[in-house]
Amino acid sequence: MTFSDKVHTLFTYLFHPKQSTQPVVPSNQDQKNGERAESSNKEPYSQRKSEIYNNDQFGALSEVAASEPVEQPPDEQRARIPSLEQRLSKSTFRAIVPSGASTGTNEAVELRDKYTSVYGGRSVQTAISNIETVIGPSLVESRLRVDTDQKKIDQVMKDLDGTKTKGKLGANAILGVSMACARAGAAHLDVPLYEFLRRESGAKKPFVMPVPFFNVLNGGAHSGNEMAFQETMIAPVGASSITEAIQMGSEVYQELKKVIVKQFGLSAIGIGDEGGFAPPISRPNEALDLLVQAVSNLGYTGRIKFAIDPASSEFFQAGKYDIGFKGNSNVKSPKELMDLYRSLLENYPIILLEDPFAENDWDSWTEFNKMCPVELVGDDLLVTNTEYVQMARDKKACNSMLLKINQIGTISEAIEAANLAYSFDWGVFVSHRSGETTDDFIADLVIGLRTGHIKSGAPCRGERVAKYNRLMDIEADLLAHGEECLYAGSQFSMANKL
Ligand SMILES: O=C(O)[C@@H](CO)OP(=O)(O)O
Repeated sequence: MTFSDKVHTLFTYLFHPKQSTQPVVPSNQDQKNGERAESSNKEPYSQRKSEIYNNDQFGALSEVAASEPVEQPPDEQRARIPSLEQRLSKSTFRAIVPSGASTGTNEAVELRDKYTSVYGGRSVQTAISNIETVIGPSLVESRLRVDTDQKKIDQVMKDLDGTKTKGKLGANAILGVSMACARAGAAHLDVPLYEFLRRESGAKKPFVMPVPFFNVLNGGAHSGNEMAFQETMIAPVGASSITEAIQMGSEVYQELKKVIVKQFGLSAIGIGDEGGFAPPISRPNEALDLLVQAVSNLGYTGRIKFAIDPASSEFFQAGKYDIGFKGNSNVKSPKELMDLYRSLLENYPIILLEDPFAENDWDSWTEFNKMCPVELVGDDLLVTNTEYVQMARDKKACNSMLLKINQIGTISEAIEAANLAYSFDWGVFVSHRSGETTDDFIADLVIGLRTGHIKSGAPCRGERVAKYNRLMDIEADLLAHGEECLYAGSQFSMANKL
């Protein structure tokens, strides 16, 4: 299928919503005349059409369409991820929405069709139909502008949905439109996406390039080994630029492969969902020892630090944590788990700890935060939602927010949550999902919001490196335009204040 065929197919989705599983491509004559095939039971569209085209010059939405491509599925369950196209004048703006494996209970709701015969009940035709029959027509009719009305556009979608969790239209449907509108807004203003997001967020200049946290050893719900802790990351804080940081991270990743082969043999270099290796280890200190070895072999000791995301909600049951939940059970009380973290922090150069306790184990969070010497990041705990961010602040539960755009479902709300976190002097750590796509939106987001750190998996697999490549492009772009461009380095937690 050529690109233009695809565009026509997507048009057809818009005008034949009831036939979206078998799209009808308009005839050549229709295309030549700039006309679209119209659904017989959708008369209002044809009446609206001239307004749609007239709106273009003012930055209003002309069309919204959606499709269901397969995007880098880490497993079959997350194989179908909705994308959408939004048309402004003659340009097309696209966004693809990710999905997670270890999700927080309070995340915005992702709509899946549950027809068990199709993609194991994980297809997204309902979300697509919601974009085409509800969101698209309403936004076109609203005459809102993509260059100035991002918040209003997002609010229209929230109102159309009407639920607290976006469970009626689907956060996957709403977020795709929100992201594509931001891209369209940037294009309409003739600025890069990161600059559009900077203006939306109110972040100041100069631009700050983030420290990339590479998840090079996968465990938990993201791999098949017995390691309970989900992510063990390396962070090149001692680099002088994002480009050097990515080079250092990639070199360590390749060196780590050699260290693993030496210790466990060639069969141990399989990777997990986020591109990190998943050797046959089960204890966190085994993972950290592998990293110490790889980093030291390359002479990077001191310049590369470590981070851990145990994703502990995954192994919390009846008030206790089973850190052997994938193999030989090893149950720990919250206090014993705290002692384990303290000993890891004392013995390894760890600078960040994410979700060390479960999303509903608030007391442990608060207790640990009293004496925590590193960035303590809430992911499942906060779900990028101002309500939980405020609650965590009131309980003094953590000092940093993980930012995942699909946890909340619109770009405006993600920005709002980041700004609330900043108002508490917290860090903001931008994150991909385990079921990620090749969309590189979050690379621009981390620059626009000046968050100073990002995690996008290992330097491996297209959907992970897409973000790192985009960051290097942004750095090159800024320097070429004479913009000041700092590297967050060891100041990653407070990059918004640099
Ligand atoms: O726990 C996490 O932080 C993420 C991303 O690494 O995983 P998931 O997308 O599965 O929630």
